[in-house]
This record gives sequence, C-alpha cells and structure tokens, in this order.
Amino acid sequence: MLLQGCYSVDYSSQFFKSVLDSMSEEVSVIDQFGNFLYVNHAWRCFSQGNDGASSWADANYLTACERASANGDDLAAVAAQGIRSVINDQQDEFYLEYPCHSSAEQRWFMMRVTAFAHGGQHCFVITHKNITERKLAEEAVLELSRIDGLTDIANRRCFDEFLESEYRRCARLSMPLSLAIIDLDHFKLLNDTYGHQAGDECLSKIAKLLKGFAKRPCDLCARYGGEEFVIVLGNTSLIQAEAIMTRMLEAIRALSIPNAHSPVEDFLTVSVGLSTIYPSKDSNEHQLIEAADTQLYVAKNGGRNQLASAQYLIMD
Ligand SMILES: Nc1nc2c(ncn2[C@@H]2O[C@H](COP(=O)(O)OP(=O)(O)OP(=O)(O)O)[C@@H](O)[C@H]2O)c(=O)[nH]1
Repeated sequence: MLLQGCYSVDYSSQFFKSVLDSMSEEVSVIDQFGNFLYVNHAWRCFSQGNDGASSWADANYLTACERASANGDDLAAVAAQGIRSVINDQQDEFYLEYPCHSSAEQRWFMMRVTAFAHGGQHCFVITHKNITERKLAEEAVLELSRIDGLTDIANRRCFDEFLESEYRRCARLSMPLSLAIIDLDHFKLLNDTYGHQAGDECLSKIAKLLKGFAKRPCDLCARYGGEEFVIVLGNTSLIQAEAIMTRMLEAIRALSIPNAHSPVEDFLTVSVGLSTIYPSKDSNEHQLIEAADTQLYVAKNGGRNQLASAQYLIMD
C-alpha cells in the first residue's frame, strides 16, 4: 500500500518489521497456546543477553513462565495467569510491573498483553518496557515522603507504617515490642531564650543522638511531633528497653544543651514514657502508643528529666 505525504512510504511487511526492530521495547506475538509467532530485535537481544537462548521460534512463552513459577518465581505465575486471562477473553488487556534485577543493576519492567486477530487466527502481543528510571524516581520520592525535613530521621507517617508492620511481626513470632515516647522538657523556654533557629539545631542534635539507639532493622527512631520523638524497639523486653532508655537519658544530659530558664536543670532534659507489649490478636499498636503516652504523663508529672515505664497487660 502506498500513501502520499512528503515522502512515499511502502507499508510493506519489511517496513513494519523495521519499525518494530527500531523500538527499545521488547515486542513479541504469541498464539493462543503460548507459541511465539514473532519477536522484535530488542526481544532477541534481551533474551540472548539473559540466557543465551536464540531459538525463540521453538519456544513457548507460557511454558517458560510456568517453569519459572515452579522454580519459585511468583511473578512469573502472575504473568502466566494474566496472559491466560487475555487468551481466554476474560479481560482485554493485562498489565504488570515487576522487578528484574541483574547482578550488576536494579531493573524494573512493565509487561503489557493485548489481543488482535489476523487472518482468522487469535494473536497476542506481549511487550516489555524498561521502567527503571521511573521506578527509581518513585522510590526517591517515597523515601523523601517518609523523612522529616528538619531532623533527617523518619517522620510520623513512616513511624505509623513501621509500628504496624513490626507489631504484626512480633505477634507472629511471639516477641515483645517496646515503644518509647521522648518529649523535650520546657522546650518552649529554650526557643524563647535562644531563638527558633537554636531550637531547630537542638532538635537535629537530639534526633542524631536518638538514631544511635535504634540501629537494628527491627528498630526505628522517628520524629513524632514538634518536640516529641519515638523509638520502636522490636523483639525487646521491658527490662532491655529500660536499660537502653536509661543510657539514652544519660547521653542527652551529657550533650549539655543550654536551657538556662528551665526549672528542671540549666541544660536540656527529656522525659520518657516507655511501654512494652507482647502483641496478640487481642491488642493493637494503638494501645501500645496510648500506654507509652500514659507513662510519659507519669514522667512529666513526676518532675520531668526521667523515665517512666510499664509492661502493657492485656485484660481478658
Ligand atoms: N524550634 C522549633 N520549635 C518547635 C518546633 N516544633 C515545635 N516547637 C516548639 O516546641 C514548643 C513545645 O512547647 P510545649 O508543648 O509547651 O512543651 P514544652 O515547652 O517542651 O513543655 P513540656 O513538654 O511540658 O516540658 C513550642 O514552643 C513549639 O513552638 C520546631 O520544629 N522547631
């Protein structure tokens, strides 16, 4: 077929083959049994680079997915199910984003499956597009959305998510979970005496110190509110958490951040409310927060500059 424009173009098979071979997306066409009918240049390059298989014409996409699935690749099972759903006309299109990391780099791909009919035969186009750049940008944004801008530690949102998942993990493994709320004493006076900028610097200094007390993957230090911080200690009993918090209180006193008008000391002190729970299906993480908050109230009322703690007991 010839169409007239600036140039005359011959829309022959060779033309479309050249178009498909020039694409960076990997494109293949399979029949309803999963047998390959066509693959473009990018597909051939990718599969050769991956496993040296060059004879795509003899291969079967569904069989390859099912083999990978049997070897523990859960996403291959999802892909096979998605392809079948388009083949069986259960949906017009299947779409999957999946990681495919190599030893050298992190990579993500987007797979799309659509159907078309050709000469009475049902055909299915499967494309794979490298979406690594977009995924890395999304991850960076997500990371930023979980960090407190001033202190560079986890923010409240990150804390909420972490506590929920750590709560479930400790419940599953019958482990204790401890939570400490750390509130700076008379911080308003520090701000009023030395200015807001000095207050900000103080918050950053405290955050940096607290981070050193939450080093394991099951720990988290976060900014909970203005001058309130939290430390989650997974798999940590009350006695162990008390020991850690006592060391932390001493470390904060040792910083000797001036707070000349504080009625407690002439340097910055903190009050800590600590509670430990053995998570179960009869309790939840919000009860642990309430329990730590109650202990913080006890510490504040007891004269500040101290730790108050209690095991959270689940009532029948
Ligand atoms: N510099 C600075 N100050 C903050 C920030 N967020 C909250 N604050 C201040 O923290 C102070 C908290 O005051 P209060 O709630 O009265 O608590 P406090 O003075 O620490 O008194 P107690 O907690 O009862 O010991 C307020 O003056 C807030 O303006 C911040 O990001 N930077």
